[in-house]
Amino acid sequence: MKVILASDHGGKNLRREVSNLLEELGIEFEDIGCDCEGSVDYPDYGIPAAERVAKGEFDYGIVICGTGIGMSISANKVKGIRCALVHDVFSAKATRQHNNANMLAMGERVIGPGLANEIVKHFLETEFDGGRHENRVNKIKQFEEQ
Ligand SMILES: O=C(CO)[C@H](O)[C@H](O)[C@H](O)COP(=O)(O)O
Repeated sequence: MKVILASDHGGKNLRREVSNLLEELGIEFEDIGCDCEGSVDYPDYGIPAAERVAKGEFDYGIVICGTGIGMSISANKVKGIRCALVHDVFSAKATRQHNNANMLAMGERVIGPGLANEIVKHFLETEFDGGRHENRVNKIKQFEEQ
């Protein structure tokens, strides 16, 4: 499994925590920043991360900003991306099982590192259920093709 990790300035502390977790779990990942002291713009990190997931370079993307909202909006503009904004473990599992989400967005100003790490673990270890959910995801894909 390969994961791409990105944040803006509002998410860089939580990104470091998630990066430590991925290392502990032995998961291959690339951290594309930000390497920032000051303020940056979340689309400059969220969109490139999403494009690389959409191209198939990575299985999953994890993007973090202050709320997770800016990153999730940005990532979901990229064709083929289903980025879920998640702040609880139930949704982390459900978005993999039901939506086959390929990106996870979280907000450092919303949750702490303990919960964020649980969310990441459940997101990465949960499989897509397929079946009726596949029909629904296919409708999203068909819409993207129009
Ligand atoms: O996009 C966001 C809000 O949905 C992120 O939380 C950003 O990190 C946030 O807007 C950054 O805010 P700041 O006041 O520039 O630090």
